Amino acid sequence: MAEIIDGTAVAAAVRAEVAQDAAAFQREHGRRPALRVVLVGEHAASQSYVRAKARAAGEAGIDAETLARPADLSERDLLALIARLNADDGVDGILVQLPLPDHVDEGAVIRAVDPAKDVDGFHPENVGRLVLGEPTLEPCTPAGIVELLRRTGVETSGAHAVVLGRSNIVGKPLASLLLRRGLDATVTVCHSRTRDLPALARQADVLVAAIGRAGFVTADMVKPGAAVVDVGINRVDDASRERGYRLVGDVDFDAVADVAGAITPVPGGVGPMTIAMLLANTVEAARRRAAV
Ligand SMILES: Nc1nc2c(c(=O)[nH]1)N[C@@H](CN(C=O)c1ccc(C(=O)N[C@@H](CCC(=O)O)C(=O)O)cc1)CN2
Repeated sequence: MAEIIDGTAVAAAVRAEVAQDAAAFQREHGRRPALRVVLVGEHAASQSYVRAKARAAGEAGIDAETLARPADLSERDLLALIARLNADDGVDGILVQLPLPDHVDEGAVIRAVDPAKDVDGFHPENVGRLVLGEPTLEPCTPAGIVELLRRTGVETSGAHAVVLGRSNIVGKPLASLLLRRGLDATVTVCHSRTRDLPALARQADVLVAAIGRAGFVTADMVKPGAAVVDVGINRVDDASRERGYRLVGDVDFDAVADVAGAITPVPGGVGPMTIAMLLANTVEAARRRAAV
């Protein structure tokens, strides 16, 4: 049976460290690091993630405010809001919750955020730095996965890491992080057109599933002893639950746990790390801005 990697516990440790850093920042600069979260529309999951982010930020001593706008907010007005936050010297971090409504060009919004305040690490300038191996604000989910592996002693150096999914939020930046000096993995990124994906997955010492399909990774796709990281958050109807659904990952957890050496659960794995790394990025952005 695999070791279950407790993302909630690791995230709590990261959040406690961030709270200390935020308190030190306040002592040194006479103000708290400030985060502004922009939420457009009423996407239920996004509302819940944004609430969790604001609560966690407040608990860490970060001045957090959510700016909720209606789903019919025009792209022009959203860009104007971002311009206002960019110009506000008291704001250190800006996050626009994704997905955005269809009428808004996500790329234009991401490019509009000042790279120095881009605590999501999605701006092309920050992505470029990440690929080059330069210090930057790193996207929260990939950074959280790397932190989870590091703090639970999963060896990446020389390991074959297979990432399932090539999204801009997870797959691509995670591949860049795992390739970095210090992590030194050999990385394969698989996607919907990959030939014989199960055969590649079976070669993985570290297998990361980020494709958004419930139970996609089955036990026969996992090398015995591998570390399996499940990024998927899929809602499955479940009348026995109060909210009418339960969350499952991209990995068939029970079967894969019999084969893997270590595995992250859903919920309680990567998700809490995403929020913890957002807090860390906010304090980091505040420090960098105060230093220039
Ligand atoms: N601007 C951004 N938008 C989105 C991001 C992002 O990093 N930046 N990532 C995802 C969603 N996400 C953060 O926003 C996120 C997803 C899940 C969790 C989480 O803690 N999940 C819990 C379960 C929560 C529940 O019960 O519903 C878990 O896995 O234990 C946090 C953040 C898309 N959008």
